[in-house]
Amino acid sequence: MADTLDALEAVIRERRTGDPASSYVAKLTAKGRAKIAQKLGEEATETVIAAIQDDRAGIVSEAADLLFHLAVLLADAGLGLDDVRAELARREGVSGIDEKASRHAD
Ligand SMILES: N=c1c2ncn([C@@H]3O[C@H](COP(=O)(O)OP(=O)(O)OP(=O)(O)O)[C@@H](O)[C@H]3O)c2ncn1[C@@H]1O[C@H](COP(=O)(O)O)[C@@H](O)[C@H]1O
Repeated sequence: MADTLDALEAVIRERRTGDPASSYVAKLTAKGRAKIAQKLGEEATETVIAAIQDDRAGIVSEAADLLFHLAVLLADAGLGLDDVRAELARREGVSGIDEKASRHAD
C-alpha cells in the first residue's frame, strides 16, 4: 500500500505541469487550489455517503478517490505523504482521548 501511494505521488508530481488535455492531474491543478479543495470535499462527502449506506465496495472506491485528490492537494501545497507520515509518527502512542484532554489543561 505504501508503495502504491508513493508511486501515485510520484506520478502526480510529474503530471502537475503536463498537458491538461491529456492529464486529469494537470487539468485539475490548472484550475487552482480552491477547485482541488472542492473536489477533495466532494470525494469526502461521497465516502461518507457510502459509509452510511454500508456500501463496502463504494467505501473502497470513494476512499481511493479521496486519497488521490488528497495527494493532488498535498502536491499543490508543496507537501507530500512523508509530511503526513511524519505527523502521524509524532502522534504515535499518544491516545486521542489524552491529547484532547491536554488541550483544555490550561
Ligand atoms: N488515481 C487516479 C484517479 N482517481 C480518480 N481520478 C479521476 O478523478 C476524476 C474525479 O471524478 P469526477 O467525476 O468527480 O470528476 P470530473 O467530472 O472530471 O470533475 P468535475 O469537472 O465535475 O469537477 C475522474 O476524472 C477520475 O478519472 C483519477 N485520475 C488519475 N489517477 C491516477 O493519476 C495518474 C495520472 O492521471 P492523469 O493525470 O490523468 O494522467 C493515473 O495514471 C492514475 O494512477
